[in-house]
Amino acid sequence: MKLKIVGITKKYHNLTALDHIDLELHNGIYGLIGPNGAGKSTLMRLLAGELRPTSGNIFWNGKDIFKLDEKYKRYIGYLPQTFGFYKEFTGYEMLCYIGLLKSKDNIKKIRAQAKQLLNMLELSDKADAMTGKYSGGMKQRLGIAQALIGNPRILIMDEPTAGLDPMQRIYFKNLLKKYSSQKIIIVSTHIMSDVQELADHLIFLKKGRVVLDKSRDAALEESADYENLYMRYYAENIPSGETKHGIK
Ligand SMILES: Nc1ncnc2c1ncn2[C@@H]1O[C@H](COP(=O)(O)OP(=O)(O)OP(=O)(O)O)[C@@H](O)[C@H]1O
Repeated sequence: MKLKIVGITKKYHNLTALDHIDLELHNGIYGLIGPNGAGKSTLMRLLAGELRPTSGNIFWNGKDIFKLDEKYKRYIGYLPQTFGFYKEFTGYEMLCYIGLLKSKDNIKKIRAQAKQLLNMLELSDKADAMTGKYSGGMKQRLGIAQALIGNPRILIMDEPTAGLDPMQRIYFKNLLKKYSSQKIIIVSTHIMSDVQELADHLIFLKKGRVVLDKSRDAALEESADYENLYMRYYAENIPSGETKHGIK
């Protein structure tokens, strides 16, 4: 399984959000790092097939994703940065609904998977509560569940740990690790500790360009630790007076 990004540029009017991006992604967990405005969400929306590039191509196993269109979207589990659920749906109903839209499985299988995911994300006791009454963290966990339903080959998660408490973060990281040998997983964040120990591969974006694209081990050979590595590429983004220990 291979996702290949060739010469992707995305412009919003005069602003170049992504500038000639080339990447090749295989099974495993990719940490997509960059400060605010680096282009992470834009790249993720392109990979999810939600946005069209200004130029360049994305190939899934050799096929242009924009020609595959709906067929490609079935392979995708996408957690956007912001999303809304139907407020009157329960968590369980919402998951079943998204599962039906995304997968070819029959309703019985989708129901079983929805229950399993609610359980995995510790939402079983809220399964029958309306999503409009969910807390921010609960919504985020339901968002993770909807990305996982249908067993997608590619998981694209935009700041997935936002709103999770420390225990849930650990739990979530372990969950992703479980899937990492079978899926291409891309996780964006500007918090280095989120990708520490999680990502097999690091991609650093800076002003719409890839400035680092290496396995975690190769990247760490460049620097003493993750904070140092971040400093090397983004020092000018750190407000003056802040110590390296101030970096999250
Ligand atoms: N729909 C849009 N219209 C115009 N400009 C946009 C749009 N979406 C993003 N941008 C701009 O493109 C650039 C990249 O934005 P993007 O959201 O991809 O960055 P990001 O790395 O995800 O940032 P953050 O960490 O803040 O989420 C920014 O300058 C942003 O203002």
